[in-house]
Amino acid sequence: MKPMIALTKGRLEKQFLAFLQSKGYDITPLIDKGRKLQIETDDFFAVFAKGVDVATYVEHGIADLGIVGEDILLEFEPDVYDLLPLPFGKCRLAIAGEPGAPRPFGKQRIATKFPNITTKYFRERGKSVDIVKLEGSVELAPLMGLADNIVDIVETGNTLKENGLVIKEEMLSISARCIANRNSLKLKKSVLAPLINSFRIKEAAI
Ligand SMILES: Nc1ncnc2c1ncn2[C@@H]1O[C@H](COP(=O)(O)OP(=O)(O)OP(=O)(O)O)[C@@H](O)[C@H]1O
Ligand SMILES: O=P(O)(O)OC[C@H]1O[C@H](OP(=O)(O)OP(=O)(O)O)[C@H](O)[C@@H]1O
Repeated sequence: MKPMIALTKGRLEKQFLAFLQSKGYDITPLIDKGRKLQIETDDFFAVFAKGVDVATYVEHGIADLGIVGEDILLEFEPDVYDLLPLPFGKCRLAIAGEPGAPRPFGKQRIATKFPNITTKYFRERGKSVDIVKLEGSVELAPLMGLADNIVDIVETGNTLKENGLVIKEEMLSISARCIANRNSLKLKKSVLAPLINSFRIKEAAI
């Protein structure tokens, strides 16, 4: 039985396909998939979903493995095995805002797609903040007066720059991760091992 992998659609999808190709896998069925969400390759079955749903499919054991951004794992804390880092999807989480903006008098208001990461980060530093949850275009929030600062992903820094914002504090570096269902890892080890080991950068094989 081939392994079942849940893949994050969009940005990580393209980078993962390039990674697979570099490892010698035939990715033709994945490239030619059109709007299909379930694909079979010579080596595995793949399903395509949004990042947080990838974690859900893996947590429930529907998918054995998942390819997901570390930000999703930190924000939603799914009950999955975080197997290994992958050499793509590299970016960082940062606090950003308008340069020279005065410190707010009371609690700082932060706009973000990541309320849990943000709350935890500030709490660990003895600070309490008000969170405004957004789903995208987070950089707009300080410009529109919705928040004092933002917590968001920064890759090239172009989005910040083109909107006149600057990094105030680097929080953490993140990358794509390969996650696994806990039972799959125990029960299907021989089926999963070749795939997992081919994804490894330096760590020892399972
Ligand atoms: N600018 C970026 N550069 C590199 N990696 C990024 C960037 N933005 C997001 N990522 C990583 O890629 C993953 C998927 O991001 P992507 O933007 O494709 O999906 P999303 O954040 O769910 O947005 P959407 O709602 O548009 O699908 C994120 O979880 C994160 O780990
Ligand atoms: O540093 P950069 O290379 O400019 O990348 C960072 C941007 O990319 C992501 O947004 P995305 O493109 O996913 O759009 P979104 O606003 O819909 O979240 C992220 O939320 C930043 O806005």
